[in-house]
Amino acid sequence: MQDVLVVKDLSKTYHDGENDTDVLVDVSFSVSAGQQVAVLGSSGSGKSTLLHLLGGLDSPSGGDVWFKNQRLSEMSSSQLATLRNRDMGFIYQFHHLLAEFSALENVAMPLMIGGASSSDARAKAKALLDQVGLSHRLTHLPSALSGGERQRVAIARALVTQPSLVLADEPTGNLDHQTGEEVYAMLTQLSQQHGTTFIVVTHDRSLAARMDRTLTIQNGHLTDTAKEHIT
Ligand SMILES: Nc1ncnc2c1ncn2[C@@H]1O[C@H](COP(=O)(O)OP(=O)(O)OP(=O)(O)O)[C@@H](O)[C@H]1O
Repeated sequence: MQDVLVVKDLSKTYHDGENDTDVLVDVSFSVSAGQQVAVLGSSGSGKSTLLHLLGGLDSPSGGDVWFKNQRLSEMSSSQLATLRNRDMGFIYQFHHLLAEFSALENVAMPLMIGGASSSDARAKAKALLDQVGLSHRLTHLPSALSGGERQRVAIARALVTQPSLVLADEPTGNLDHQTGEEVYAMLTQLSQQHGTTFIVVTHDRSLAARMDRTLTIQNGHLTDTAKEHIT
């Protein structure tokens, strides 16, 4: 199976005044198309740092990330922005929805930024909001939605461009257990349906156990546990 992501000797050191913090040290792995990967590690171990490097939101101190054979370090910031808009989806612990736009407009936004017509973007956004069970909440502003509903809008927004890769940073960390379970089930089911490669940072080992594979960060190094061997 084709690799969507290839990570080679990736390192990240933060320089903060007198202090150097080696967060990631020569980390290497690859992720094949459609694979679902959990990233585990204690607080401060570097999970968000890794996700930012994979999404080209931050630059490594050493090593490289290739996304669909494109080396991120060779791309300009505008090329990276286009790549992220077209082929990556991001979901955060807090939904990051635009407060003054409706659920439908929030989900349509990435398509419109990518140049789609308003009618096309709204039709696709509506279809995805239907899929996440929010067809009755299209015109609601984020402030008029529950926490779980907001995360479902954020999921729809991340998937609306049909990205190859979705990066999620504790997407259910702000929800109660039951709602978190529902949102997580929806996220994994939709990414499976769409054949999306999915990398999720979580503290929850039981959620991680349901993924194809777990990457655990400890002292800057990765332990890679595959649930099953995927060729
Ligand atoms: N911009 C920065 N400058 C300096 N140090 C940083 C910066 N960003 C992160 N760090 C440090 O890097 C380490 C890893 O941070 P990161 O946010 O990646 O951890 P994490 O595993 O996602 O943590 P958590 O589970 O608590 O969210 C931490 O020790 C943090 O203090």
